[in-house]
Amino acid sequence: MTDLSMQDHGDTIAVLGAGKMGEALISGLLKAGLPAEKLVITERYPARAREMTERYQVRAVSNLEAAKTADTLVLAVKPQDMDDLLTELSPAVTPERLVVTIAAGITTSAIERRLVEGVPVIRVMPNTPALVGEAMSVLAPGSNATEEHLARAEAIFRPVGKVLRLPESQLDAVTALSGSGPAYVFFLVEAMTDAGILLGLPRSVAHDLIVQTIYGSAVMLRESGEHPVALREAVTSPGGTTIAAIRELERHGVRAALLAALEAARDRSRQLAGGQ
Ligand SMILES: NC(=O)C1=CN([C@@H]2O[C@H](COP(=O)(O)OP(=O)(O)OC[C@H]3O[C@@H](n4cnc5c(N)ncnc54)[C@H](OP(=O)(O)O)[C@@H]3O)[C@@H](O)[C@H]2O)C=CC1
Ligand SMILES: O=C(O)[C@@H]1CCC=N1
Repeated sequence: MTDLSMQDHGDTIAVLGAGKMGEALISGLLKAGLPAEKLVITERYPARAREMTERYQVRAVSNLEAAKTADTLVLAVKPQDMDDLLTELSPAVTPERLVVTIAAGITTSAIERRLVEGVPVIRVMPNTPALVGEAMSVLAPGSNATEEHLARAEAIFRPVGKVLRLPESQLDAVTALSGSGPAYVFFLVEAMTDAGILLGLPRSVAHDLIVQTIYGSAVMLRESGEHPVALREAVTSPGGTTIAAIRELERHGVRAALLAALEAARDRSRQLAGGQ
């Protein structure tokens, strides 16, 4: 995580749509040291705007004011709300602005078509661990975005985790894998906690055991450089407990279920591009 408190903060950033992901980004940026006066937010409902202002001391403005005043506009509304937002923004967004979209499925070309000629657009797929400085954000430039624009977008997402550049053709797959990924991990925690309860452990104990186990395993994966198969084999003693569990996971098709689940998420991302 980059400490932003000692850096030059030329850009002002507007987060348009401060919902779950918008808030994770705002919170992560402030924790990384970005001064609150460099951030503004927009929200559909005044009550949510007030909540954000009270919680983070960031200013809430209208979409039009954000478009006229902020250097970078981060579009963080649901894909289904993007059309209305672009209708509102399009008269005010000039090529001096950088537009960053984090919406699943919405392509840079679809956004470029709705704005005046030449506006740089970058599509980013972050994830909610931005909240704790551990996001995975993948960036893809649109047709007007230069190296300088990519660097500006990376400067927003690097302080809240890792960043990677990929061609836009891979962003629907990225959305399925790392965009939605935290939900699969939380789902696994929920299911394993239930399993602990089935085996007679108190819920809070089961929860703590599995959270630390997932955390430790993630650190091992990141720091050892070992292949996950090698790490799993090291846990799987001959004739032991782990292989008894793995047999059940294979019998219930967990691997196939994950392949199908991620394909479904990728397909849904593609569908959202068509406004469905
Ligand atoms: N949640 C996640 O983990 C991730 C989400 N994304 C993407 O981020 C975007 C937001 O997702 P998420 O945060 O989950 O959704 P949310 O619904 O929580 O957030 C969107 C927010 O935008 C508000 N909004 C809608 N229209 C406007 C508008 N015209 N002007 C200002 N605010 C508006 C919504 O208000 P209201 O509540 O009234 O609808 C809501 O508060 C989506 O496009 C999603 O694909 C990307 C990566 C991860
Ligand atoms: O569920 C969704 O559509 C969004 C995109 C990636 C994560 N959440």
